[in-house]
Parts: sequence; structure tokens; C-alpha cells
Amino acid sequence: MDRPVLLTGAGGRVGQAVLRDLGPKYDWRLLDREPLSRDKLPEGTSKDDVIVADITDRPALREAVSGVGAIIHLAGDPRKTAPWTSVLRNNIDGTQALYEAAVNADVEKVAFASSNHAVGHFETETRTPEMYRENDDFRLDGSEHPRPGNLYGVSKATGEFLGRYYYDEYDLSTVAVRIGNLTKDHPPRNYERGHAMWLSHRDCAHLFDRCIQADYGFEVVYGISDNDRKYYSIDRAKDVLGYNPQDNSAEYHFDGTPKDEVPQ
Ligand SMILES: NC(=O)C1=CN([C@@H]2O[C@H](COP(=O)(O)OP(=O)(O)OC[C@H]3O[C@@H](n4cnc5c(N)ncnc54)[C@H](O)[C@@H]3O)[C@@H](O)[C@H]2O)C=CC1
Ligand SMILES: O=C1O[C@H](COP(=O)(O)O)[C@@H](O)[C@H](O)[C@H]1O
Repeated sequence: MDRPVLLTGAGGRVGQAVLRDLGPKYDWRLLDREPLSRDKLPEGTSKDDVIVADITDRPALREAVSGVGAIIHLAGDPRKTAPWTSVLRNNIDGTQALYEAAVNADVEKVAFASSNHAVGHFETETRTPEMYRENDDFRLDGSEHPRPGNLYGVSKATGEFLGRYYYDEYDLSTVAVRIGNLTKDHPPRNYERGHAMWLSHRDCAHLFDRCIQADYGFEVVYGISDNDRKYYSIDRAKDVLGYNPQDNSAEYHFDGTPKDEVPQ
């Protein structure tokens, strides 16, 4: 990518995981509604590369996307309990504003942070908890229709549809990454579902790197590490994006301690 990359929601958990590994690789433009402290900025980035603005601020977005080649769109309300008023504004209106600005600025591709909660209602009483276990072969692969588990999930499914529309109507390459559960250094502790959908920090950064580098039209992929326990297939991410994850929750005990740790 020879043009700048816009990262929205740059100050958050996913944004910081991306910047920690990909910081030196791209010419970044960073947008967040909260100011970013110096320690959140990759080396070589200055305050001039930071736009402190709300994602629904359309004039600010127009400026933010000018000259940009690709966008990683993370800004939004990430709470699974978020109320409708918040997801409507931050996640749905904000994502539409982002796509509109992207098309008008001839951006090449957009990677959108969707969520496991866009498909939460596949986790039915009859399937759980078996589907979280290693020997269960139930898989979602991204070709299924969303079945949101909450209003936050509805907003993420809507973001995916916006991507579909902007690709079909304007040829804007889009990938929706249904992110599992991002935690640093170890899978979520004592949480079966979390072990099945763990996304490590380095796999997260690598996956979004592939979203910037690869060629695609419209895609929906799952963003998890290569966990032995899984009910999301990562085949599409591997085949289309060249995703090559390094981590696996099976290398950790259920309490999150690494299995290969030498006892003191
Ligand atoms: N952390 C995870 O495991 C997962 C995250 N996601 C999605 O990834 C994205 C990032 O999530 P996290 O980094 O965990 O959340 P976070 O809350 O740590 O970061 C979100 C960032 O976006 C900014 N932001 C929020 N609303 C904004 C607005 N209206 N305008 C501008 N900036 C705004 C916040 O200031 C914050 O810095 C979200 O869209 C979330 O739904 C999806 C699945 C799992
Ligand atoms: O979409 C999201 O999902 C993750 C994992 O969900 P959980 O139900 O296992 O907590 C969540 O941690 C994150 O905040 C959210 O944005």
C-alpha cells in the first residue's frame, strides 16, 4: 500500500494491537474521538497524523480519508450490552459515514471490525457447550446469514451489509472481520467460549495486515487464532487473505497459563 492507511478507533484495544506490530509498516492516519497519548502513537507518527473526531462527523471524515488508500474501521461501541441509541449512532451511522467518505475519496479497500456477536444466536441451547469443544465439528464459515445475539450484534451485521452495498454499488473492496475475543498474552481465563474464539494480539495485527495487502471483492471472514477448539472456520481468511495465524489456545491451560511454562 503506497498511500496512507486510516485506522479508526486507533486508541482502543484492537487499534493498539494493530499499531504495536504494524506501526513501522504503514504511513498511518489515526482517528479516534479521544485524544491519543504519545505512548499510543507508533514511532514516526506525529500529532499531525492524528484526527480527534467522532466517526459521525462527516466533514471531519472527509478530511481524514483524503488521499488514503485503505481503511481499518474499528471505531464504535464494542459493548455487547450497548443500548440501541448508542449502536445506532456510533456503529451504524458511523459506519455508513465512513463508507460514504471512502467512496467519495476513491479509497481502494476497507476492513471492517465485525463481531462474533453478529452470529451469536447460532449458539443455541442444544449446541452449547459442546460446540466450544475440540471434538465438536460444528463450524460457521462466513457464508451463513447473520444471527445476531444482541443489538450490538445487529449493528455489526448492519455494518457488514453496508460493506456489501458499497462493494456492489461502488466497487469498494471490503472485508468484514468477525472478530472473536482479543486478549493479550493468553486466551480469556476460565472461559470455554473464549478459548474457542481467542484472537491473540499478533494474529490480530497480522490478519489486518493481510486485509490491507490482499486482493478481494467482498468478504466475510472470522478473526480468531488457530485454536484447536473452534466453531468458526478460518479457511476463508487463509485462502483469500493469506492469513497464517501463529497462536492456539490449546497451548494454554484453561486458567490462561502457558502449558510449556517451566515451574520455578
Ligand atoms: N476487542 C474485541 O475482542 C472485539 C472487538 N470488536 C470490534 O472491534 C472494534 C474495536 O474494539 P475494541 O478495540 O475492543 O474497543 P475499544 O473500546 O477498546 O476501542 C474503541 C475505540 O474507538 C473509539 N470510538 C468509539 N466510538 C467512537 C466514535 N463514535 N467516533 C470515534 N471514535 C470512537 C474509542 O474512543 C476507542 O478508542 C469495535 O468496533 C468492536 O466492536 C469485535 C469483536 C471483538
Ligand atoms: O464483540 C465483542 O466480542 C468480544 C467477545 O465477546 P464475549 O461475549 O466473549 O465477551 C468482547 O470481549 C468485546 O468487547 C466485544 O466488542
